[in-house]
Amino acid sequence: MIEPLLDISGLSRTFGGGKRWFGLDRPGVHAVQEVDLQVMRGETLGIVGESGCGKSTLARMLVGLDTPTKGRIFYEGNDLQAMIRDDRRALSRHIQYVFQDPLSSLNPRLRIRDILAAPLRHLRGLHGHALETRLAELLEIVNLRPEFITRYPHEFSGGQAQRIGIARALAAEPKVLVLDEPVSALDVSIQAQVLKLLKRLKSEFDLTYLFISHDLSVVETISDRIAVMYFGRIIEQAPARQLFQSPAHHYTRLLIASAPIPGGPPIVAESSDAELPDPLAPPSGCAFAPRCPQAQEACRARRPLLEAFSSQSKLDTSNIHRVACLFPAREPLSRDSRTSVDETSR
Ligand SMILES: Nc1ncnc2c1ncn2[C@@H]1O[C@H](COP(=O)(O)OP(=O)(O)OP(=O)(O)O)[C@@H](O)[C@H]1O
Repeated sequence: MIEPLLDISGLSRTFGGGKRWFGLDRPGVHAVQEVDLQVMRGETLGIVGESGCGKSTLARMLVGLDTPTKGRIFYEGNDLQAMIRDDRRALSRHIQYVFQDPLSSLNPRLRIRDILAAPLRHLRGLHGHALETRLAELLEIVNLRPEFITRYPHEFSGGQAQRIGIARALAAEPKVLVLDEPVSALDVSIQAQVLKLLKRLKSEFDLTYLFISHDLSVVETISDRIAVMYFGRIIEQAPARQLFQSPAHHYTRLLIASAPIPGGPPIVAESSDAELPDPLAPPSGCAFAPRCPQAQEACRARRPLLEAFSSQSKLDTSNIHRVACLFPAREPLSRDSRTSVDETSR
């Protein structure tokens, strides 16, 4: 069995909450809830969902910028939370983060030279001539001119600044890039250039991507597999093409309908109730039930089953082709390729 490069198990993050004075409960925001995901070496896993569904919180936990309330992250089989600080630091260079807003993620008081030199010194131990050589290489890798090295971030366009953000992440010589809405702040034509660059870098440096976006059409162009997030949970995951051709979850259908892909199947939105629930007062049962055109009473009482579609009869996470809501009832899929998993027991 092929081991996942990143294995995320039962990952949760709650902000706030707990007991108030006089014993009253203060509601917390369950930004990420019991997320299980496996990222295989060399793949691009897209994570898509509306603003506020927990994508950035998930991403931040993966790179150590936030701490899970519950759950585990294994990188090459190593439990990141259980590692002692120095080991974790050494290992964390393998997982680098690319921020959404390129300009505000670069220190405006530093020249590009200093922005890129910091990770080269601290994470790769480079100095002197070796450092200078690598700086020049990094600029070339992301298609920026050598003379840009003496400039400050405000002297760049959004697309150029994002290339610098990508170069900074690559300075650590990572194996995984967590790209958090890396093109959302860019014009469409620039988006295409940055996506093309990311595709080239992935094959050139044997990278694995976790590509986060609210924009399904962007995720579709780059992902091998897509996980759909709703209200802190992964509600469906499938190979990219399959997700678009036959979305299983009603929320995925809704997302696709609201962002039709050129040449994709015509899918009619079945619900027009467009709001995410209030995170401080979540609905009981399935969080999508209030918006779901086929919600049943049971959906409001408890969360539905997840269904794992696997080519093997036994659940084997490395071989899952898709995981989606089992009810409300929809057209049956062939029984022989299914394994049902109670979501609450995973
Ligand atoms: N530091 C924090 N303190 C309190 N609540 C937070 C914090 N960070 C995030 N949240 C809440 O957690 C939920 C998920 O937020 P998150 O930023 O992860 O979502 P997102 O899908 O990345 O949205 P966006 O695309 O708008 O950034 C939201 O309800 C948000 O308000």
